[in-house]
Amino acid sequence: MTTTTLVAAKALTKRFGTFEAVRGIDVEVRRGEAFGFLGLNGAGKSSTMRMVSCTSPRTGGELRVLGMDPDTDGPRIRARLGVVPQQDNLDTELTVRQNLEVYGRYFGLSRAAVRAKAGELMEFAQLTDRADAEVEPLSGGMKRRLTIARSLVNDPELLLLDEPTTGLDPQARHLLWDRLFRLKQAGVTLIITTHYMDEAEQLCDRLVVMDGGRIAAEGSPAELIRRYSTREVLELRFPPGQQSAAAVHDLAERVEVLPDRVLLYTADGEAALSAAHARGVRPVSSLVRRSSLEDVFLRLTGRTLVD
Ligand SMILES: Nc1ncnc2c1ncn2[C@@H]1O[C@H](COP(=O)(O)OP(=O)(O)OP(=O)(O)O)[C@@H](O)[C@H]1O
Repeated sequence: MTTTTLVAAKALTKRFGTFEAVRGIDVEVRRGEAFGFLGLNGAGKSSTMRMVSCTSPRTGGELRVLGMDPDTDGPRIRARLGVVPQQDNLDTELTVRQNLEVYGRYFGLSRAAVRAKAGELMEFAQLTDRADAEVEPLSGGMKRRLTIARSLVNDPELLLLDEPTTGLDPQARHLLWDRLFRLKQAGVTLIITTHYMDEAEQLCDRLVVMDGGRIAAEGSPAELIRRYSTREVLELRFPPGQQSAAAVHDLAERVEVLPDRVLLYTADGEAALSAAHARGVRPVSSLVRRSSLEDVFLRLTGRTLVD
């Protein structure tokens, strides 16, 4: 492990009784990158995050975080981490400012330092005008931003975010992504779990696709798309019960039949569409688009991320 490696896992395993939630994964997260775990619910993302955040011991394999072993150096590692859990765990009866100040005190900051830090973090989280408001009535997006602000109280080198935007509306998600970009620019290393492929594409320099506790593939979003998909995808929808993959199966490198549409993987979607029309295929609608991580995920796991 080099000094630029912040997290190194080898054959990392988590068992609950006889059930293996994480089945021997190898992962390396480097300083300054935004690294993602992409997978459906139950893939083992949170279990992995909890081992990295030193809140759940591993049951097998090796794990180093910031060069130390979570089994023996948990407190020293945690002091240099920021953790944003899947569920906000703010003190809802305290104000925005108090939430930050109380947390800062846990890290042993002086009263004056905590005050200054809280001001800076409220600015960052765009919550300054809510400083003295109680947390309970805040919107979901504001609570998330406050949870992230709170996780930054100790100036962490590594920030772990477990499904940071689940349950937020599109506007709140974009605002949050913008904040995470800023952190990245400021040199904070990010590890993000998500089941949103657009989030992974937007935020992650590198990611692993997790499925059933295993890593199915690893790379940058662009690399994964190049490796596991074609340049374009033609989506065809047919009247209920009439869709026929057989009629178009030879018009693309690969054809996927989903319950609601047929996907043709090809370098040239328009050409495939013309060819389909020429042989009398009459979809209700058609769409040519660029390949996305969604397509990579479907190829690797046989499942779609969005139902
Ligand atoms: N404490 C536990 N005891 C028993 N089984 C668990 C425990 N925690 C997680 N699991 C199981 O391990 C598997 C992986 O869960 P995990 O939470 O890591 O998945 P995930 O990819 O993060 O999904 P989610 O988004 O739902 O958290 C699931 O099948 C889950 O039911």
